[in-house]
Amino acid sequence: MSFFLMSFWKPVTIAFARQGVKRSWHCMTRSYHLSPVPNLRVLGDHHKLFRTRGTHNNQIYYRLFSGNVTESTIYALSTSPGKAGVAVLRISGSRAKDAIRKMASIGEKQSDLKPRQAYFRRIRDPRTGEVLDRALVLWFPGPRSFTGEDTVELQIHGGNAVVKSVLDALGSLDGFRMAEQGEFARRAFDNDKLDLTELEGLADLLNAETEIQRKVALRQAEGGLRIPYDSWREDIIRCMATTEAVIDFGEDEQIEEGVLDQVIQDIKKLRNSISRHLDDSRVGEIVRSGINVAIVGPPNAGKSTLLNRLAKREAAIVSDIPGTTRDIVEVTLNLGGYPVIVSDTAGLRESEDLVEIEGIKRAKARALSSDVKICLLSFAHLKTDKKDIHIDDVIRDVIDSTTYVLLNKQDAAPHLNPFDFAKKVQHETGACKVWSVSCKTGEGVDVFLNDIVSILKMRYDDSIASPALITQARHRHHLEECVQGLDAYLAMPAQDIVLSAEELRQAANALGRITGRVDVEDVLDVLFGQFCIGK
Ligand SMILES: Nc1nc2c(ncn2[C@@H]2O[C@H](COP(=O)(O)OP(=O)(O)OP(=O)(O)O)[C@@H](O)[C@H]2O)c(=O)[nH]1
Ligand SMILES: [K+]
Ligand SMILES: [Mg+2]
Repeated sequence: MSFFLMSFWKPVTIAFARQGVKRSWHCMTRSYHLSPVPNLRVLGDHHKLFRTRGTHNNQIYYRLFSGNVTESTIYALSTSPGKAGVAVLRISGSRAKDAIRKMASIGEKQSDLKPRQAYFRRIRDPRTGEVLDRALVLWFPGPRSFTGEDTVELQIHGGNAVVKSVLDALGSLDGFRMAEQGEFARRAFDNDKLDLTELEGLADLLNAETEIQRKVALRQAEGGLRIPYDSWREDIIRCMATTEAVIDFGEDEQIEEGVLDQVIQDIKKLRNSISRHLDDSRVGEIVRSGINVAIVGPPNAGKSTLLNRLAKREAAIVSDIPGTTRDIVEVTLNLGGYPVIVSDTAGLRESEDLVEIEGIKRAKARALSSDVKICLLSFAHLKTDKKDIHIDDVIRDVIDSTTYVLLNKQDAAPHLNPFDFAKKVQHETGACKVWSVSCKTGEGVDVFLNDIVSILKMRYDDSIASPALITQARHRHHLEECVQGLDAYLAMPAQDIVLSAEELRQAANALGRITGRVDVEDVLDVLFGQFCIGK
C-alpha cells in the first residue's frame, strides 16, 4: 500500500458503522464519494486492516479501514487427487495452528513448534482421537508464507481413504472450510505476496508443457514483469505528483522553475522505453500459446503422413485419394523445448466441390496466420523435363521467401539427385530453404526437424532471454493504453496542465491494471478459474 500523494492530498477520516464493522476511512482522492464498497480485501488477520479498491467518476479509490471480521481458515489437497506416495494438504488462515495442536499434538507451547521445520507426527481425528495417518507437519507463520497468512502443510500418505479422512477431520475444526478454486493464490494476491503478473506466471508454470514455457513462466512468476512495470508506474506517478504540485502551488516560490521541463523529458524517455518493450514481434505471446506451424501443399503430397510422423500417432487420415483431408487437423508438439502447434490442411488445387473449396480456403488462411509455413511437395508433383520444374500456380502462390519447402517421396524417386533438385526448387520458387525427405521411411525428416529447431532458436531465443517478456494480449493492450496516455500528455499545450495531469493518471492506471494495482476484478475471476483447488 503506497501513500505516495499523501503530502498533497489530505486524508479524510470518517467513522461509520456498516454491517456491524466500525471502519475509519482514509481517502486518497480529492473528491470523495461514499460509494458502496466494491470489494473487500483482507490484508491479514494480524493487523486487522482492510482495504478496498474501486473507481468512481474515473477516480481511483484506495480505502483502508479496520474491523474485526475474521476470514475462514481454508484447507485443500494441493497435490493431484488419486493414489500417490505422498499427498500434500495445505491449510491457511488465522486458525491454521489449531490443526497442528488438535491433530498433531504439537504447538501447544510456542517453543515446541519451529517455523519451516518438518515434524514427523501421528495425525489424529480431533473428535475421536483415532490415529488417521503418520505425516510430516510444516508450520509457516504469516506473513512469511505463500498466502501471507499462517499456513500449515501436512504431507500425508497419498491413499484415497487417508486423504479423505484427514480432510474430513480438518472440516470438523471450528472456523475451517474447504478452499475454493484458486483461493490460496487469491489470498496471496490480496496480501500483496504476488502481483497479477506473478500470479499469471504461476498459472502458466502449472500449465507449462515444454522447457521454454517453463523458463518464461518461472521468470514471470519471479517478478520479471512486475519489477519494470512497477518502476515505470512509480516514475509516472512521480511526474504526476510534480505536475499536481505545480497546479496547486504554481505561484509559490518553493516550486523550482523548470520542473515541468524535466517532467516532459522524463516522460519522453519512459515512453520510448515502453514502446521499445512493445516492439517484440509478440514472441512471449507466441511461446506461451504455442508456435503455429502450418503444413500446406498439393493433394497427396504426404502432408497428413508428415503430421502423423511428427505426432507419432495416426492423428490424420492418410490415403492415396487426393483431397482426403478437408478440415484442419491440429497436433501439439514439444519440438526441442519449443511448444508447437502443427496444422495439417486440405491439399491446394482448383476444385468444384463446395466442401473441398471451404477446406482449401481454411488451408490458405492458416498458412497466412502461421508463424512457420511449410509447403510440402512431392517429387511426383514436379513435372520435370530436362531443365525446368513446373509448379502449379495455386502452389506457387503460397510459397514466398519465408516459406520452408519439403520435397517428399524421395524414396519413390531414386533416379533423381535430391540435392540438385532441392536447389532447383529453391531457385524457382524463392523459398527460404528446401529439404528433401521421405515421410514414409522417415529419411531426412530428422535433419529437417533439427534445422527447424535451429531456426526457432535463431528467431526466438534472444527475445526469450529478455527478463521482461510480454506473454499476454492483456499486457500488450494496457501497455499500448499507457503509451497513448503518455503521448496525449506530450501533445498537450502547456496551459492545459490540469488535463495533462489526468493523462498521466490514465497512463499510470493502465500499468496498474497489468500488475493488479487498480481495477482488476474481472481479470482476477478469469485467472483464479485457471487454478485448481489447493493452489
Ligand atoms: N512412396 C511414398 N509415399 C508416400 C510418402 N508420403 C506419403 N505417401 C503416400 O502418399 C499418399 C498421400 O498421402 P497423404 O498423407 O494422405 O497426403 P496428403 O498430402 O495429406 O493428401 P490430401 O489430404 O489428400 O491433401 C498416401 O498413399 C501415402 O502413403 C513418401 O514419403 N513416400
Ligand atoms: K491423400
Ligand atoms: Mg491429408
